[in-house]
Amino acid sequence: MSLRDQRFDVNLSILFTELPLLERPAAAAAAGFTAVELWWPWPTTPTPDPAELDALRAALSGAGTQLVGLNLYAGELPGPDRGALSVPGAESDRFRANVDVAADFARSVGCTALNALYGNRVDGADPWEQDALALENLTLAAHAADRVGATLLIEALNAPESPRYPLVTAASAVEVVDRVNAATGLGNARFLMDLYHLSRNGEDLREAIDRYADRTGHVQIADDPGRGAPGTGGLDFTELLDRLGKAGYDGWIGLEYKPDGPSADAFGWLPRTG
Ligand SMILES: O=C(O)C(=O)CO
Repeated sequence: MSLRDQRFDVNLSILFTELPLLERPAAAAAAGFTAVELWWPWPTTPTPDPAELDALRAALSGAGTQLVGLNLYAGELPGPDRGALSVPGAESDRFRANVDVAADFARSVGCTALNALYGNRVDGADPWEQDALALENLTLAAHAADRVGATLLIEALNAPESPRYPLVTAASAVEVVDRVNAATGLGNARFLMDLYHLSRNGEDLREAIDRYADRTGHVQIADDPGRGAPGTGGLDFTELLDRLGKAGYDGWIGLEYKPDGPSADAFGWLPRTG
């Protein structure tokens, strides 16, 4: 499958962040995109005022953009937090409070993928207990996702940038996917294959694609090193995305990279805009 045949969406939590949240969907549309994704837009507020959700809904539909991926509440991203669901106490409570709010919002805008970041290891907490809490919270999230017809995504991050995040290989994230599906019987948990994070971990991307494409519900890309646009680092996206297509993946590919200037100028590498 050539780059021209892929379905790309723009991550509006890393691109177009020079604009206020509500102006980003229109900016993505002006750059030629009809699909966008978001990290949970209110990092300190798992249950925002409904007016804020209404305003985001209106911004998405007013721009003619489809939300194709939404992170559940994950604390402050990209740091210091890396998710909340395995963090005992207030963070886990915030995640739980967010699950139905995010799922209902997703349903209201036709978004069918919810990404659940696992969370950092915490000093003084037993890793086994954190994993048990994570399974409990992911089970809740999988049921909420199922209620709104969505997939629950589980993502591996990279160890150099997320040293306390326990899922830093494709295999470890897929193992959690399997555990959640076994616990719920729903089969709606899927792997979020972020090629930047896997590459940063030194993982063999070709092998990861061949092995896990059929368990993958969403893909995100950035070049490595640097987390910039394709072409700014060393990854061969023509080959990698072709391989993904040949391995059977035909879902969205989220552009989750840092622009090195105005975001509108960060898409020259795409054949359709280049
Ligand atoms: O925080 C990150 O780096 C992510 O990829 C979140 O989805």
